[in-house]
Amino acid sequence: MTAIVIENVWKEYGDQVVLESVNLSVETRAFVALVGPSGCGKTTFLRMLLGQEKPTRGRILLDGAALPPEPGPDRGVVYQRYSVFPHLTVLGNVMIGPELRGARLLGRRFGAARRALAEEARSMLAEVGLAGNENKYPAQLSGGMQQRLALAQALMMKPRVLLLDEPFGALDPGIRADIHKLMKRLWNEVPMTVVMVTHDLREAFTLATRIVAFERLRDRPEERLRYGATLSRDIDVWPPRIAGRTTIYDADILPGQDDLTSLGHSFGTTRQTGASEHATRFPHP
Ligand SMILES: Nc1ncnc2c1ncn2[C@@H]1O[C@H](COP(=O)(O)OP(=O)(O)OP(=O)(O)O)[C@@H](O)[C@H]1O
Repeated sequence: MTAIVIENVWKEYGDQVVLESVNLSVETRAFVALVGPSGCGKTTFLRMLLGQEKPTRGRILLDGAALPPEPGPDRGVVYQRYSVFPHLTVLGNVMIGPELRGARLLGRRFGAARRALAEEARSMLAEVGLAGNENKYPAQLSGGMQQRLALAQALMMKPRVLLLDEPFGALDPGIRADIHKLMKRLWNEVPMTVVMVTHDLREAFTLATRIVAFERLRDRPEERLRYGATLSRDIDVWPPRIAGRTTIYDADILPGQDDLTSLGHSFGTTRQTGASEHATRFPHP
């Protein structure tokens, strides 16, 4: 089944065309990495999937229906920073989403309902390796722990689609490797489709089932405003990664296995994007 369909989507801000004629179908439970040079519109694209921005033209379907006009619990998001609430404890951060949603529908939760939610929040925290930190505040956590908390917060809402905007970009390499393992495990276990913006191709190949590149194909100074970026590469990672079915390339998340990721690199097969072939280059300032 197809989770997300993007049909001829354009995004313009005033006179500036940021994205043009983007077409993309993302299968349910895919993990798509979105790469491309700085400023090509990756975050803008993610914000459209979230419902924070509207396409100027074209449409976006989620499970066959028009994308709801507002961000909703069906779509979770984790940013590079500042995804969590600094004034709430770790436990409070994980409970706040369901509490707010519940309050809208049923009023505040009390007694048994609140205890059940706290229990669920605690097991989610254990899931992301944060057991024992429930009463701390985000400022008392390391960067890696804060991103684990942000993931737990997003996953508590059981989103159908998880949107990640360079969520691991600010982490040290060792912590990044750990959180990659966690992310792989969560994607295998939780029924969700993931779209992740990253500047790091290695990270893209480590995590994704598919790598999609945006690129501005016309980039002379006089063309910069009139033409936007579009999909220039679409690569299926090989060997195929299928949610729930771990391969030797994911041996680092199999119980009782040593870290075997250094065994091999993944290579990809290119899908037809409709765009002319361009060398893949993703400079970062
Ligand atoms: N709200 C806005 N109003 C006007 N222009 C915007 C707005 N949001 C983004 N832009 C412009 O859209 C372009 C794409 O920005 P965007 O942040 O999506 O790029 P990006 O690929 O995510 O960049 P980076 O990799 O550096 O994060 C930029 O030129 C930016 O200035």
